Amino acid sequence: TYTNMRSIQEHGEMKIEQRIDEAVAPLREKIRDLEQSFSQKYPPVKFLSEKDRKRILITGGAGFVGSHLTDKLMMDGHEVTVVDNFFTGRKRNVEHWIGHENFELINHDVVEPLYIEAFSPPLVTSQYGFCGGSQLLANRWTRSITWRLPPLLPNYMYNPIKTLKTNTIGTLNMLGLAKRVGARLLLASTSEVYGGEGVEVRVARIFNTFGSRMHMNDGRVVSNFILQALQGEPLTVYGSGSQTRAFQYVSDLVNGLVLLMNSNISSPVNLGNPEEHTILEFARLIKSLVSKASDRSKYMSLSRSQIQFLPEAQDDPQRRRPDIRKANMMLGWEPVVPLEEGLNKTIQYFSRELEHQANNQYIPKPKAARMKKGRPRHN
Ligand SMILES: O=C(O)[C@H]1O[C@H](OP(=O)(O)OP(=O)(O)OC[C@H]2O[C@@H](n3ccc(=O)[nH]c3=O)[C@H](O)[C@@H]2O)[C@H](O)[C@@H](O)[C@@H]1O
Repeated sequence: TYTNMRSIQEHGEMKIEQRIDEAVAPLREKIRDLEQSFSQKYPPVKFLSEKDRKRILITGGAGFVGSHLTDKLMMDGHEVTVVDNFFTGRKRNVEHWIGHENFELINHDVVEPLYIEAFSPPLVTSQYGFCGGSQLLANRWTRSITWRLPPLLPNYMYNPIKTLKTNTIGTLNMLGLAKRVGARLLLASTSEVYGGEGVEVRVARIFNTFGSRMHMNDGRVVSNFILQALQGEPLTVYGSGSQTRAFQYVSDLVNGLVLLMNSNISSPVNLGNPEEHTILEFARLIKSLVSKASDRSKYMSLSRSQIQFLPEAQDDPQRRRPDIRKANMMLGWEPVVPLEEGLNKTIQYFSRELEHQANNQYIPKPKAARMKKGRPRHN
């Protein structure tokens, strides 16, 4: 009987153990799954030294092309921040990077400003041991920012106004961010811009140009200085006059335009004269050319003009000089009219124009810095 009781008891214990095992098995499986998901393997990422590692922002980075770009840049070893409003982008497209130390995902609509530099320092500090805040961050941001156009056809037709806003305000916001952090911006445009009308287009980027038939009231520097010098008025230099420009004579431009029109280049081509001078140099040169011309002319009086320094014009580019290698290589074009020759022709033109004026006088009114403010600039 004792042996019988023992065997009944052991049997019972075995049964209980079996039940426990049965109950625990699914839990063990769950734990295994969880462990696996924690030790998730990311796609292989190259190691880049701090010097070579770029910090890259990709708007629309959870979309079709953007997510592939994200993959490439992550695998190349860069730090990638994806910004997406998930209108058409999907988390699924980038989920394999979530949690990776080089990866950030931000749910944000670029139509709203993105002050990413403001909240980034702690983020950078905690992950990479950086300190020093925005200064250091700005240095680390120098590299690139990518910006993608919005979605596929049915999506952008679905809400055209939103599409317009994303392209305009969104681009503006990204330009602002790039400017603030000193980054390079890549605008991913689209072949759609060429349209479907089969129109042959040529695009000339015209740099500062002067010559006869300029309006007296043009307000640009060459016409202003010539008219002022011809009438013994002070030459109005905005700012210190150390800003530079490169001026082409109008006949050179026209030759370039004709060559471009006859070419098959449909991308933009710079047309300008790369000979660069400071505005002060222009002022002195024009003054001396007008003096020489007046020696030879019975109409002109010797230029007694002084140089008058006025406040700097708002947003005045400090330097501008065209790179005309493309026009040179593809059109065989380069400017041929020397600056002095072009200026002399223009001086002749304006002095004759003055004779036609009611009182033989036209004094250009210098634009005060305040008046230049808000003037649309497209360069
Ligand atoms: O002709 C052009 O291609 C360009 O002319 C102007 O551009 P900007 O380079 O400012 O031309 P100007 O107004 O002639 O000024 C040239 C420089 O001379 C200075 N300036 C102008 C006039 C003046 O009386 N005094 C003077 O010092 C300006 O501040 C500027 O630094 C327009 O703003 C551009 O949009 C246009 O593309």
